[in-house]
Amino acid sequence: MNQPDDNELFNRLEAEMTADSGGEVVDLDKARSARDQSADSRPGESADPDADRTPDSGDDESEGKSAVMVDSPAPTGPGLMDRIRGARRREVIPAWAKSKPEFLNAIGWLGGYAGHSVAFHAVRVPWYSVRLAFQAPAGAAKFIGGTMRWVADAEGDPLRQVAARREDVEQYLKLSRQRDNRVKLRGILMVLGLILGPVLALVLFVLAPRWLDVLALALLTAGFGFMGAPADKPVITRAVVATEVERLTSGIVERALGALGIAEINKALGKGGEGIRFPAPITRDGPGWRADVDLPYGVTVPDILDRREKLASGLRRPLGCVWPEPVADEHAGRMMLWVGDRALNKVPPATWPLAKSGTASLFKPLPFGTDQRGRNVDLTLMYDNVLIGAMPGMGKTFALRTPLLAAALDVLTELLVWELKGTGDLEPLKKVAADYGSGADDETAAAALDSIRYVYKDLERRAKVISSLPKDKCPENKVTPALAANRSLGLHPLVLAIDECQELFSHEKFGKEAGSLCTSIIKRGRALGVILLLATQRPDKESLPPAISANVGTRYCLRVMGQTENDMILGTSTYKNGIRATSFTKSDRGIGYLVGAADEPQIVRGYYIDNPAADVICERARKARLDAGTLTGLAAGQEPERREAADPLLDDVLAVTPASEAKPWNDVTVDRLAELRPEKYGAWAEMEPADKARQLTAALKPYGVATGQVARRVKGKTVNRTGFERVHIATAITERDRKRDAG
Ligand SMILES: Nc1ncnc2c1ncn2[C@@H]1O[C@H](COP(=O)(O)OP(=O)(O)OP(=O)(O)O)[C@@H](O)[C@H]1O
Repeated sequence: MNQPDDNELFNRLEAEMTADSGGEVVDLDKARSARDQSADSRPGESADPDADRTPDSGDDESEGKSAVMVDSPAPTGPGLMDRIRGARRREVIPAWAKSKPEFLNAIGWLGGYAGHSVAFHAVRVPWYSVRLAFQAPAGAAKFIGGTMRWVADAEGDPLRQVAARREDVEQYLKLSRQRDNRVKLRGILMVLGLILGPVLALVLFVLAPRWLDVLALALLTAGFGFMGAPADKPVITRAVVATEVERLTSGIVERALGALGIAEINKALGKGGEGIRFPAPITRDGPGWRADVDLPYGVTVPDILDRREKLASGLRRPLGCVWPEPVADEHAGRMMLWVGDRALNKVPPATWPLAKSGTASLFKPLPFGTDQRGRNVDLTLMYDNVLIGAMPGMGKTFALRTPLLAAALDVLTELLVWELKGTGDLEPLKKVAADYGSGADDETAAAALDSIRYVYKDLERRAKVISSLPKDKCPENKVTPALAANRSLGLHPLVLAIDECQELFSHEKFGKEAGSLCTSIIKRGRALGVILLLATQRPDKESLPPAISANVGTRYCLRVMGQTENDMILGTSTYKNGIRATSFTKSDRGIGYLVGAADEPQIVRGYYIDNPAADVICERARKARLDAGTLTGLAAGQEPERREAADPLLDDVLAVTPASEAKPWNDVTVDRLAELRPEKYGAWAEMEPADKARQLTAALKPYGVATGQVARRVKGKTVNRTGFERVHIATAITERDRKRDAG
């Protein structure tokens, strides 16, 4: 009998011989190796089921070429052992049980659930008692009726009647005999019960302590009470009402996929199609269901992501419950579909594990948020930089605040915090930061730039310290926890955070310098203990230098509108690969894709820590720093040194003086300045004209700009007032910038 493999071998030999022009002896080895080469050179064909064409097909013959077999006769692919070795091992202990916060969270939830149920029923005990007492007579009647029916063997009555109707004498007699026996036995038992019951009750009443009598009576009443309850009105109601969520089945997934309007899926689901494959069973995974799906040939996960809303409709679940994801290291059609019981944005946010107590170390993972399953997601800040981006109002500042608070709880960390929106969203960190500024004005931008320059300069010092250390102390030429803790070295973690960094990078005056310094800091700072945290709502080339976005290790992207923003924040081609922060909706605040914190991108909901909560945490961090003696800079009451560039006076004077006015008067200039920046120069404008002139003279003096009498003709008369030369201002600015660039 021919096996299929034998047939194939035979066919192949025949094909090879037919292809040979002169019917010569075929060198099988050569033919085989030629065939193998052909197969190798056309790998795509091996996957094609049609490649199994018979070798003697007319086409090949007509072309005079030998048919090339691309599938080997024996089953190919890894053997049993290889498959076993390559198999993915599932975790022995589930992830939630290994993570302390998650475990405590689960225990806490269980305790809370039990406590709520006990309290719920305890409050209702009097009502339950009243109901049971009222229902007890009905229950007792039910009990007596039931007992009588049992004694009389009422349940066998219908059978006996059927036998009688069918005139089946034998069956009828058999059943009657059985009934007589039963009634006799049960009657004896009832009589015994009627005698012993009252005697026992009497004995209990006379001899037992009172509490036992009461307990027995209560149990009897409760028992009869429960029996007497109508079937549709149970005595004890439920303490919690579970939300009913439909179980996810392969049928439901297929139904949803079939509703997407993708031709290949419809073909696969149609008559004669290969169907949708599920490489693993659909299982519960956290508070939801997980389905691993092999999409039909040619369909990729991004195709499904484009239609997430339709998929949610097909699954009959809210959009926030439906999370299709690509699976790293698998083919492009392998999808992990997670369907939550509740929409992610409706689940109450988890408490930050460090909110109430605890300290942090930037060398260790720090809690950043939770994934769809409610599991903690960590960020390790050391040796990394973080970029956060989103549309306005989606949770950037909240996301930036969390790692900053963690850094505040590491007493060794020096914090430099800049919030360039000017709303004070990061104000609590002022208590612990060595430098801090909040504002949308040029002054704050200049101060932030100063801070960047300080960090850049410190990089050089740190690099020198590291290179001077003996190899055994610093084997990898980077800051270690031990080196960071050695205060004399000054290698402690240094965190520079800039919220709304687009304001600085797109600043016409400071932008270029800020961009190039931050690029250097990002490239060189990692090993030297310097960490840059940037948050932006405008991730375009002008607002975020491409060199920065290309070199950041950890990226968190909340909702954005398009592919460009998505890829600017998360990295090139992430959108194409199905990592799409565009799929978040307006109500998905605080939810984003986190890339770089783990091997695979994760959907993370950031912890919700508002300003009052942050204030309490920073108070704790400040106390810890005071105890450790590490409170420095602004937080310790030392005003950070700012360079002249921080004061915009010269630039402002130049801005308000028209180029046509070579020698403006002081008092006129003060009025113009007040119009430009009322918050800064408003008070000057309220002075008398002479005082205004004196004020500006004094303010310009440190810059080497002298003032003097400037004569002008006003209404035919010559008027002399204090003024200055515009060209002197321009010269002073050039000189200042030259000095600053020289360092
Ligand atoms: N993790 C979170 N969970 C729930 N809600 C959040 C979360 N993060 C932020 N939000 C909500 O989103 C709102 C906006 O957050 P945030 O101020 O951080 O946004 P933003 O992107 O910085 O805005 P803007 O661009 O205007 O500065 C917050 O007021 C808060 O209610």
